Amino acid sequence: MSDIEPGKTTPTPERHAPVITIDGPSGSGKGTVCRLLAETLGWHLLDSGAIYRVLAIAAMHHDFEPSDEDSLVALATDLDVEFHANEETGLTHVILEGEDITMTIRTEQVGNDASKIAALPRVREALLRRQRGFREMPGLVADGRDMGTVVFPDAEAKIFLTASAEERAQRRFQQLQEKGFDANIDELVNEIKDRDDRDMNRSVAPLKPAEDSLFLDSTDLSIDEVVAKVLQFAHKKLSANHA
Ligand SMILES: Nc1ncnc2c1ncn2[C@@H]1O[C@H](COP(=O)(O)OP(=O)(O)O)[C@@H](O)[C@H]1O
Ligand SMILES: Nc1ccn([C@H]2C[C@H](O)[C@@H](COP(=O)(O)OP(=O)(O)O)O2)c(=O)n1
Repeated sequence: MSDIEPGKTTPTPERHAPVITIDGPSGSGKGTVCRLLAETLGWHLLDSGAIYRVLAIAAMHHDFEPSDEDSLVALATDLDVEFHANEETGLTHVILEGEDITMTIRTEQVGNDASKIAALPRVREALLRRQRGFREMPGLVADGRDMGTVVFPDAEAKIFLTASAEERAQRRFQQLQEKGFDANIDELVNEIKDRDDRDMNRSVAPLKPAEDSLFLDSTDLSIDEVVAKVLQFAHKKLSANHA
């Protein structure tokens, strides 16, 4: 039986640490909100998309096709990656096989390649244990597509964060420009829609709201407003759990 079915987690000591999950499509604000939440609460942070992005780059380094599932599973199982938080810059540095790929992993090309690789069931399974290993005291904020549905189905508070495709493309456009990358708004809207389609319609762990999640549309909300709503919801859920 596959380890990736909802509700089938193996009990481990880490299970006792509380988890807040934020799932949603590209550009909805997950990364920004999760980082602020983890800072505010003093909790650990899992950027699961970064793991899929790193795998996409590793596959490119090794000349593997995105469809070569056997090679990608072997690569995912032994992925030599480290995440180092730098408190001065506020960046989490990503080191793959000794090389700093912090900037490279954020391009749209790598995001699209990651989305293709992420559709392969056995690749997702190979990455499950690594993701669950982030669950440590005092708690974890987990950012992704299937955090609340598959990786942490027993999470204390689950949020599904979204925004219109046009708003998300506009945010991404600004973000890429600020980082000095070239970007074209029409291409970004199309890429975002293609990626939504692939992530929502794959056979395993598709992007969808967990049944018990808070659905939050951030199209007309500021970052601070989203963080405040998530914190209010999480506090309510966490205190109900400890009552
Ligand atoms: N509610 C919001 N309003 C305006 N801009 C936002 C909002 N949330 C996030 N952003 C900006 O949008 C961009 C994409 O956000 P990010 O957190 O990377 O999204 P995701 O992780 O969901 O892809 C960032 O530049 C971020 O500052
Ligand atoms: N838990 C996750 C996280 C990401 N993925 C896949 C699907 C996404 O399109 C890519 C890239 O994810 P990432 O969260 O880094 O992308 P965005 O920052 O939202 O643009 O990886 C996934 O399938 N499951």
